[in-house]
Amino acid sequence: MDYTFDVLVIGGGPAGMAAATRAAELGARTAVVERSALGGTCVNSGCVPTRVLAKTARLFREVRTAYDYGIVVAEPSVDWDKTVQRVRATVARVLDAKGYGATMERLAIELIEGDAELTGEHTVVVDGREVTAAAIILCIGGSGRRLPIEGAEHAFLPHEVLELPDLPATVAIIGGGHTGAQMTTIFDAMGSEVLLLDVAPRILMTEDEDVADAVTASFRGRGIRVEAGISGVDSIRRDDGGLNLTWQRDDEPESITVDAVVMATGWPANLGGLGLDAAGVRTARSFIPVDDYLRSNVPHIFVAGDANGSSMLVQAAVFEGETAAENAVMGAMRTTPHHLLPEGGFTDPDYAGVGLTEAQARGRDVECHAVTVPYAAAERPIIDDREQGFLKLVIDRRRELILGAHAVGENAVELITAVAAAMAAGTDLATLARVKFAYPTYGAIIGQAARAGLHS
Ligand SMILES: Cc1cc2nc3c(=O)[nH]c(=O)nc-3n(C[C@H](O)[C@H](O)[C@H](O)COP(=O)(O)OP(=O)(O)OC[C@H]3O[C@@H](n4cnc5c(N)ncnc54)[C@H](O)[C@@H]3O)c2cc1C
Ligand SMILES: NC(=O)c1ccc[n+]([C@@H]2O[C@H](COP(=O)([O-])OP(=O)(O)OC[C@H]3O[C@@H](n4cnc5c(N)ncnc54)[C@H](O)[C@@H]3O)[C@@H](O)[C@H]2O)c1
Repeated sequence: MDYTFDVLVIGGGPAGMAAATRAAELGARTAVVERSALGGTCVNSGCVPTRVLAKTARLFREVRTAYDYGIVVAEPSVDWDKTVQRVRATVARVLDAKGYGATMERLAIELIEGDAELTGEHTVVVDGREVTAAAIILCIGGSGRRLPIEGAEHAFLPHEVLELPDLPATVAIIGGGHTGAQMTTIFDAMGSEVLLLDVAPRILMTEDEDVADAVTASFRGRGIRVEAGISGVDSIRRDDGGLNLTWQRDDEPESITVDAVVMATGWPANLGGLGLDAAGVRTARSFIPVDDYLRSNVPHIFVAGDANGSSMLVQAAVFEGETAAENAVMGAMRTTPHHLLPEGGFTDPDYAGVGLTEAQARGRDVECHAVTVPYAAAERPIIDDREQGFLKLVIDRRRELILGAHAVGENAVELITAVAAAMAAGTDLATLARVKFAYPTYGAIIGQAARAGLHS
C-alpha cells in the first residue's frame, strides 16, 4: 500500500520530536502532528516554566538572606506580571535554542498543525485533512487531572498557574507529587501561605522515604502546613472570603478558606478525541500500555513518552521516542529499559534520586547497606550556609555495587546526576571512593559517601 508517510508522529513534545528526528535520520518520510506548540508540556507549560519559577523562588531566598553577607537590600516583594513575563520570555529563548524549525527543514520532516484523530489502523485525520502512514508513533503526552468534586472548576491546574491574576496570599495545593511539591516551594518563597494536601501517607511517594521526610520537615520548618494521609477532598465552594475547601481526615471534615486552589493530582494521557477505538488501540488506567518494544496492541502503532504511563520524565520520553522510531523504521528489536533514571524536583531544598530506594533494595536483600552523609559534614554547604540535607548511597551487601543514590539539599539534582553517570559506567564503590573531587564542591560529598560506604 502507498502511504502518505512512512512514519507519522502525533505530538511534538520531547518524545515526538525525538521520534520524528530519529525516523527522518533513518530515511523515513516523516511528519509530526501538533495541535498546540512544538516542545510540548516540557518546554511550554511544565519543566521550563516551573524551573524559571524555582529560580525566582531561589532569588527571593537569596535576597532575603543577603544581609547575612553584609549586603543591604530592601524587603523583596513580587511583581507577578513581571514574573510571568520572565517565564514566557525564557520559554521563547529555550524554543529558539531547540531550533525545531531548522531540524525539520534539514530532515524534511513535515509539520501538520492541528488535532489528530485516528480513523483507522493507518489513517489519521487532522482538521479535515486525511493522511496515512505505515507506522504511527503516539507521543500525545498527558494533562493535569481535575478531581471529580463539587467546585473543581474553581481550582487551577498546574499549567494554568501563570494565569493567576495575582499572587494569592493563601493557597491550597492538592497533591504532593513532583508538581505539587514544586508549586509549594514557589508559592511559599514568594510569600503565600501554603497548605499542601495529599491522600497518600506522605508526600513524594516515589522518592526514598528519608528524602520525602526531609522535604516535609523542611516545608513544615518554614511554616508550610503539610497534611498527608487525608481521606479525600470533598468540595471547593466560593464564599465571601475566597474559596472554601473541605476535606476529610479519619472521616472528620476539615476546611479552610484560601485565595486559590491548585490541583496537582495526576497526569492521565491525552486520550480524548484521539479515536483509539477506530484504530483498535486498547487503553488501561488512562494510559496506552506498550510491550518492551513500545508497541501498543496494534503492532505498527507505537507509544512513547508520558502517554504509555511508564516513566513520566523528559529523559525517558526522549529515549523512548528515539527507540520507537528505530523500531518503527527498522523492525521491532530495540528496548529501552529505564534501569537508571535520575530524577528530582526543584523545591527548597532540592531532592533527587536514582536507582533503588533503600526500602526497595532491602526488599530484595535485607543485608544491603545504606550510608548517609549529612551536608553539614562537608565544607561547601557550610561555606554556602546550606547545611540542611544529605546524600544517601544504597550499596549491595559486599559493598561493591551502588544500587541507588538519594539526596536532599542544595544542588541535589546535580549531585544525583553525577552518581547516575558513575552507576551507568559500572563504577564500583571502591573506585568511586578514589575519585578526586574538586574542592570545595557539593560533588565532594559523593566521594565522602563512597568512602563512608566502604567502611560502614
Ligand atoms: C509542572 C511540570 C513540571 C515538570 N518538570 C519536569 C522536570 O523538571 N523534569 C522532567 O524530566 N520532567 C518534568 N515534567 C514532566 C515532563 O514535562 C514530561 O515527562 C514530558 O513533557 C513528556 O513528554 P511527551 O513528549 O511524552 O509529552 P508532552 O510534552 O506532553 O507533549 C505531548 C504533545 O502532544 C500534543 N498532542 C496531544 N494530543 C494531540 C493530538 N490528538 N493531536 C495533535 N497533538 C497532540 C500536545 O499538544 C503536546 O504538545 C514536568 C511536568 C509538569 C506538568
Ligand atoms: N521535576 C520533575 O521531574 C517533575 C515535575 C513535575 C512532574 N513530573 C512528572 O509528571 C508526572 C505528574 O506529576 P504530578 O505531581 O502532577 O502527579 P503525580 O501522579 O506524580 O502525583 C499526584 C499526587 O496527588 C495525590 N492525589 C491524588 N488524588 C488525590 C486527592 N483526591 N486528594 C489529594 N491528593 C491526591 C497523589 O497521592 C500523588 O501524591 C509525574 O509522573 C512526574 O514524574 C516530573
